[in-house]
Amino acid sequence: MEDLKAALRDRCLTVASLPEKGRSLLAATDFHPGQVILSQEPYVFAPNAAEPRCDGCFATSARLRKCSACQAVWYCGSSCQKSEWKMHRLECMALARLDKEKRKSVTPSIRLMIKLYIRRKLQDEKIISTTAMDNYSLVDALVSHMSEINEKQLVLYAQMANLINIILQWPEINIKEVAENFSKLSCNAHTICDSELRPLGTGLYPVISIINHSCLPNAVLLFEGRTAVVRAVQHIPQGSEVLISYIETAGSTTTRLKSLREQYHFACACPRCAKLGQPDDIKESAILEGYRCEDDRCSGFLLRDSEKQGFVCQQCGRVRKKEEIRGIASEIKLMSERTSSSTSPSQAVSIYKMIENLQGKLYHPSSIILLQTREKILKATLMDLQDWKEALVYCKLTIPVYERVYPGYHPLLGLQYYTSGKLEWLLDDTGNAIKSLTKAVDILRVTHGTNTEFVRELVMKLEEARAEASHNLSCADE
Ligand SMILES: C[S@@+](CC[C@H](N)C(=O)[O-])C[C@H]1O[C@@H](n2cnc3c(N)ncnc32)[C@H](O)[C@@H]1O
Repeated sequence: MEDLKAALRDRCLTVASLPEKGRSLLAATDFHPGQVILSQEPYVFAPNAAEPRCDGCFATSARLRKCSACQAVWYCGSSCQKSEWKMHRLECMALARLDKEKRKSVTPSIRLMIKLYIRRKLQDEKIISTTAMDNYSLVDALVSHMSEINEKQLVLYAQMANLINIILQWPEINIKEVAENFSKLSCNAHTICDSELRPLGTGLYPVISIINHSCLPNAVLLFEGRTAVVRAVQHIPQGSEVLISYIETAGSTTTRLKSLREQYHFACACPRCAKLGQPDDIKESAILEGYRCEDDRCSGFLLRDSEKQGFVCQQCGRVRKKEEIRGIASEIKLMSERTSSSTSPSQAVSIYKMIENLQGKLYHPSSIILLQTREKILKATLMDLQDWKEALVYCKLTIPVYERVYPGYHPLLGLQYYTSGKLEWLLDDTGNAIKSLTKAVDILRVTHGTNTEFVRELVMKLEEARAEASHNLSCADE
C-alpha cells in the first residue's frame, strides 16, 4: 500500500478511505478538462467471445490464426503471439488438456480468472516483474461484496470456481478464494472498448478500480488499445474525489439506482440520485422512460392518475387509459420478437421502423427507449445498407436527446456529432459537416485526448472539410 501511495503521489493523486464508499481516489492537484488523471495497463484481460479476436490486440481479421496447441485462442500474427506467450504458456497447457465440450465452457470470465492465477504465479516466481501498480496485492484489496450476494449467484460462482480448479489442476487453488475473486471481477472489472465505444473485451485494472462512481462524473474512463485512460471532463479542484460513471447515465434515477445496487451493491447518493422523488426528478424520469401526451402537438409528460386508471398529461390534462397503453406495448413486444428472426438488414430495418412508429405513439419524444430504437436503425442503415441520407435523418433525430441526457463533455455526444459530420460530408453538405465536426472535435479532444490517432484523424477530416469549403467559395467567386 505504501508503494502504491508513493506511485500515486508521483501522479498527484492520493487514496483516502471514506466511511460510506471505502477507498476513494482524490486529486492532489487541480485537474482540468482533457487532462489525463491516471492510465494503467490491465492486470489481466480477455477478448469478447462474440467473434474471434486477437488475444493480444483484439484485432478481428481474416488473417487470425488459432494457437495450434490449445486451439482455443486466436492471434493476428507472431508479434502478438510472442508478446502474450509468457502468460499463455501455462494457459495453453491447461486448455489443451480439455475435451471439446469442456473447452466450450471457457468463457471470457473463466479466461480472466485463469489468467489472474497464472499472473499471480508468474509474479510470485519472478518470471513476470511486479511494480507498485502491477501486483496481486492490489487484486487482494478489491471489494468483493461476498456477504451481499444472493444464493443463486453464490452457487454460480462456486461452479465457476470448480471449473477453474478442473482446468488448472493446481493443488494450491483455494475454491472459496476463486469464488470470491469472481465476485470481485463483477464489481471491479471494466469493459474494454474501442474509440467508438464498441466493446472489445474485459480487463481488470486494480488501481483504476479504486475510483468510485457518480451519475454526474468529473472524469471519464476510455481505452487506448488495452490501456485504460482516465481523463478529467470537468475542473477537479485539489482535494476533490475523482469520479467516473460505472453505468449508462441516461436512465431515470430509479433505473440507475437499481443497476448500481444490483451489480455494485451500493446506494448512490450523487447529486443526481439525491434528487429522487423531487418534482424535477419525477418530471425527468417521466420524460426519459414515460409516456407521451395523446395530443401530438403537446410536449407534456405524463404521470399516473390517483385512481391508477391511466396517465395524465401534466401540461394539458388529457388522460391516456392504461388499456390503450397496454395494447400498444404488447404490439411493440410482438414486433420486437420478430427482430431476432429477421433474415436481412433491410428486413431488420423495416421491423425496427415499425417498432419506432409504435414507440413514437407511446413514449415521450425525448424518451431514451425511442432513442435506443433510432440508434439501432441508424447503425443498421449506416453500416449495412449504406443509406447515408436515411442514416443522417436518424442521426439528427438522436442528437437533441443526447444533448438533453448527457453533460457537455460526454463521449457518446461527441461521437454522435462525428457521425453526423461524416454523413453530411458524404452527402456534400460541407457547411453543416464543418459545424458537426467542429462540435465533435470540441468534445472528443477532452474525452479522448488530443494525441490519440482517433482525434488526429477527426481533426484532419475537419481541416479537409474546411479546405473544400474555401475552395468551393473561391470557385464561386471566380
Ligand atoms: C470499483 S470499486 C471502487 C473502489 C472501492 N470504494 C474500494 O474500496 O475498493 C466499486 C465499489 O466501490 C463502492 N462505491 C463506488 N462508488 C460508490 C458511491 N458513489 N457510493 C458508495 N459506494 C461506492 C461500492 O462498494 C462498489 O461496489
